[in-house]
Amino acid sequence: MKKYDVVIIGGGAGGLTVASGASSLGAKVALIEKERHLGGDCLHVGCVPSKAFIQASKDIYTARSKGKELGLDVSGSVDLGKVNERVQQSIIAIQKHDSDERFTSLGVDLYKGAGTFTSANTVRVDDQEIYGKRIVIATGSRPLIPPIEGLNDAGFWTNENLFKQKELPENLLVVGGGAIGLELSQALSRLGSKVTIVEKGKKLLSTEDESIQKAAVYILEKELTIHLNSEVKKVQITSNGRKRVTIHKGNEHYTEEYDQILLAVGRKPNSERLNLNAAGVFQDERGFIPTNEKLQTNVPHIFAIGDINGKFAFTHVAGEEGKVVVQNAILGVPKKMSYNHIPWNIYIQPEIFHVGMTEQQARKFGIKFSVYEVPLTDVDRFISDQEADGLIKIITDQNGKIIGAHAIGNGSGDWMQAVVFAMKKGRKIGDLSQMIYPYPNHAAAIKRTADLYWRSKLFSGTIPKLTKKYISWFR
Ligand SMILES: Cc1cc2nc3c(=O)[nH]c(=O)nc-3n(C[C@H](O)[C@H](O)[C@H](O)COP(=O)(O)OP(=O)(O)OC[C@H]3O[C@@H](n4cnc5c(N)ncnc54)[C@H](O)[C@@H]3O)c2cc1C
Ligand SMILES: NC(=O)c1ccc[n+]([C@@H]2O[C@H](COP(=O)([O-])OP(=O)(O)OC[C@H]3O[C@@H](n4cnc5c(N)ncnc54)[C@H](O)[C@@H]3O)[C@@H](O)[C@H]2O)c1
Repeated sequence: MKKYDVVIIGGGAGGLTVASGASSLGAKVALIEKERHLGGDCLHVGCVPSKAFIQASKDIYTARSKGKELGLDVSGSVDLGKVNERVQQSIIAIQKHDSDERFTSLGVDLYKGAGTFTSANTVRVDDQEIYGKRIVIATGSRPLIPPIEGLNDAGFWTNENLFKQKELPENLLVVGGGAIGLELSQALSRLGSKVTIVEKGKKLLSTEDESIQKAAVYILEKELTIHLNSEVKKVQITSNGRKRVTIHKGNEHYTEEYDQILLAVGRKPNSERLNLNAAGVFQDERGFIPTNEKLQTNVPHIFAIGDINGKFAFTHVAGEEGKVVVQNAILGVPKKMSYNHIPWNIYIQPEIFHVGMTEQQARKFGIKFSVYEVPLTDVDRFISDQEADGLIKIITDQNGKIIGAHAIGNGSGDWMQAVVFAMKKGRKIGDLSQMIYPYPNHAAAIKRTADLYWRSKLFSGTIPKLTKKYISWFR
C-alpha cells in the first residue's frame, strides 16, 4: 500500500490549496478527485461560469439600455448557446491553472475516482487503497433538490446544467432567492427571460445590512417578480410541455405556468460516498462535517475544509482554510482559522460588498457604535459614469475602529477591498482618508465616508473649541 504524509479527498478550491501548499513544503501528497478535471464547483459550475454569465448579461443590458440613451437602438434576442460558449471559454482558460500537469509537476500523486474511507488512515479509490498519516476531506457540496411533487418528472435546471443550455426560456421560475438565485435571476432577466422568484423566507438578503438590503431589493424589484413567504409544492407538465407550478403562500394556493424552472434553494454536502463510519468521522444530521478551530474533525488527524464543513460556502474561505490545514497538518504549527474578517460580494448589479458586523448586529450585541454613510450620488465618478445607484456604509466602535463595512454599487467588490485591509490591520476609519485617492476613482467613496468621521470630530466636542481659541490667539 502506498503511504503519504497527506491524502486529500476532493480537488476543488480547498483541496488544491492544500495539495500545492503541502507539496511545495516537501510533503508526500495524494490528491483524489472523482471528476475528469480538477477545479471543483467554483471553476466548473460555480463562481467562474456564473461570473462569465453575469458579465455577458451585463454587456447585453448595457448595449440595450445605455445604447438607447446614446441614440443606438439595439434589438433582437440573445442566443443562450453563444452566451454559454463564452462561459465555457472562460472555464477552459482558467482550467490551465488547475491542470493535472501543474499538480503532478509539483510532485502530487493524482488518483481519479471517488474516494471512500476504509479506516481512519486508509482510503480506497477504485481498486487501489492508499494510506494517509493525515487526511483532508474537501469534497464540497452540490445543489439541494427539494422534495417537490412532480419536480423530477417535469425536469429543472440547476447551476450544474444551466451553463450548457442553448435556449433562453421566455418565462422562467427561480426557486430560492439566495446568492445563487439572485445573481442568476438578474442575469437571465437581463438576457431576455421574464423571471419570477419564489422565496420561502420573508425577506431577501436577510444577512445584509438593512440599508444595503433595502437598496438592493428596490433595484431588483424593477427587473424581477418576487414572491416572498412562498413555496413551490407541485409541478405538472402541461400538454404543450410547459411546467404548471402550484405555489403556496400561507393559506393561499395558486398555479402559474413557466417554460423552465431553475432551482437555487441551498446546498447539500458531498459526504454520502465517503463512508465516514469506517473512519469514525462524525457528520451532522444534514451531512456536514463539523470541525474545531484548527479544522480537525472529531478524529484529530482528519481535517475538513470548504463547503463540506458547513461554515462559509465561499471559494476564498475554502482557500484560507486550506492554508490553515497546511500549517496544522504538515508543519505541525498550531493555527486557528479566524472567520473575523471574511468579506463577501454578491454579484448582482450593482454589486453588494459585505465585511464584519451590520448595524443591526452591532445593536443586538449592545456595542456602542457610529455609522458613516454616503450615497454614491455624492461621489463624482459614479455621477459621471451615470451609475450612481447605491451607497457605502462604515460602522465603527466608539474609538473609530472599523467593525463592519457594507456597500452596494457598481464594482464595490473591488473598490471596497481597502477597508478589508484596514480592518485586518486594526486601523481606524480616519486612516482611510489619510491616503491619496487618484481623482476621480470609485474608491473615493471610501474617502468621502471616512471624511465624515473627521468632520464629526472637527465640528463637535472639544476640538472646535480649542481650535477657535488657537486661531484667535494666532491672529
Ligand atoms: C453558482 C455558484 C456561484 C458561486 N459563486 C461564488 C463566488 O462568486 N464567490 C465565492 O467565493 N464562492 C462562490 N460559490 C461557492 C464556491 O463555489 C464554493 O464555496 C467552493 O467551490 C467550495 O470549495 P470546496 O473545495 O469546498 O469544494 P469544490 O470546489 O466543490 O470541490 C470539491 C471537489 O471534490 C470532489 N469530490 C466530491 N466527492 C468526492 C469523493 N468522494 N472523492 C473524490 N472527489 C470528490 C468534487 O468533484 C469537487 O471537484 C458559488 C457556488 C455556486 C454553486
Ligand atoms: N457571490 C458569491 O460569493 C456567491 C454566489 C453564489 C453562491 N455563493 C455561495 O453558495 C451558497 C449557496 O447559495 P444558494 O443561493 O444555493 O443558497 P442560500 O442558502 O444562499 O439561499 C437559498 C435560498 O433559498 C430559500 N429556500 C430554501 N428552500 C426553499 C424552498 N423550498 N422554496 C423556496 N425558497 C427556498 C432560502 O430561504 C434561501 O433564501 C451561498 O450561501 C454562498 O455562500 C456565493
